[in-house]
Amino acid sequence: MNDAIEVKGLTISYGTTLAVDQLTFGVGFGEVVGVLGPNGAGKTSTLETIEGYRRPTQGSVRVLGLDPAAKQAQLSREMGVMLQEGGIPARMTVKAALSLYSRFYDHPRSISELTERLNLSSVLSTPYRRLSGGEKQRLSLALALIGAPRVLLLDEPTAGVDPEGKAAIRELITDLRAASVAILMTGHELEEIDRIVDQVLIIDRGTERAHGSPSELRQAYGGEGVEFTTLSDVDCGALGSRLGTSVHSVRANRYRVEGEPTTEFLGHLLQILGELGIKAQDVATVSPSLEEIYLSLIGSSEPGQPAGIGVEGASTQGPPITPEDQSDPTSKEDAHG
Ligand SMILES: Nc1ncnc2c1ncn2[C@@H]1O[C@H](COP(=O)(O)OP(=O)(O)OP(=O)(O)O)[C@@H](O)[C@H]1O
Repeated sequence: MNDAIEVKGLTISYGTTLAVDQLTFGVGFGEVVGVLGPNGAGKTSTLETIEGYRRPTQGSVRVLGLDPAAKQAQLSREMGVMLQEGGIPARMTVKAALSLYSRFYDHPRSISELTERLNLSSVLSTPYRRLSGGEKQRLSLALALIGAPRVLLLDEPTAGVDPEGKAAIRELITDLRAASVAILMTGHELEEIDRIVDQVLIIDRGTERAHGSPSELRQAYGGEGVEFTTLSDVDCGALGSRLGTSVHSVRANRYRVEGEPTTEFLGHLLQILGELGIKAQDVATVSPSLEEIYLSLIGSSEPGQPAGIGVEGASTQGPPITPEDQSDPTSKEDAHG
């Protein structure tokens, strides 16, 4: 079967502003895909098009094989959408909101099971406006899940949630993936996203900058390697040419050899070091985090430019990741149902 979500050559313009430029990606059943990018990158525009709120200027979007703009009502029964703010009336209690949303569906999930899983059982009678930020997030996720959707769109699901809540959400997403739900999410908490997603799509100014599994990105954008310390200086050029890769100094007497740190790679390195009479200590493999890859890509000036990555350089490049601007959620409040 085709992907649950298929985006092909998606282009979205607002007048002369090109918000999304030729994006192509898919989300399979039982797959979690994270769309990452700085403010204004085009994430919301992409999500809203998948939700059916906006038509592509060019290209196509299909959800469960259907055009979401034309079949929004039909798809809303199969697609759960978690927005940053749920658009829930301030005085409505958690239980009332869940009961109301569950009536939209023929086979809703059990409210008690969902609230138990998302640590909401103790606030069932609490009005929405009295909930903490993390509780609002977890309620919003519960509302997205109440209809047992096959496709789930999550806009920053773990933002503002405490570590316990994050663990509960992560566990739930793992179970949903095992139950073949297709999940598309955005977010800025890259460590969390690294732990959850199968595929990452990094966009900037509407353009794809990287696409692949976190481990593919680690390989594609370099940054993996082995570091070691020596008692004396090492000729990086000479060692690099023996190894067929680049070697550079990380700090005094600490060196970094680029390459995927496999057992063979490590064995070869130790053999060459021995042949050169270099005594290596504190040998350690290094791997960039998703955050370092992201900052390396987004930090480079022009879209489409190849971006190198080194652990030290990557962590100092690029703008800080800031929370997304909150778009007006009230215009999309019926997205849950
Ligand atoms: N309705 C609109 N009219 C004109 N320009 C728009 C409109 N909506 C979005 N844009 C512009 O399109 C670009 C992409 O915006 P979008 O909201 O999709 O980005 P985003 O990645 O979701 O950003 P953020 O992280 O800040 O929410 C931005 O330059 C934005 O100013």
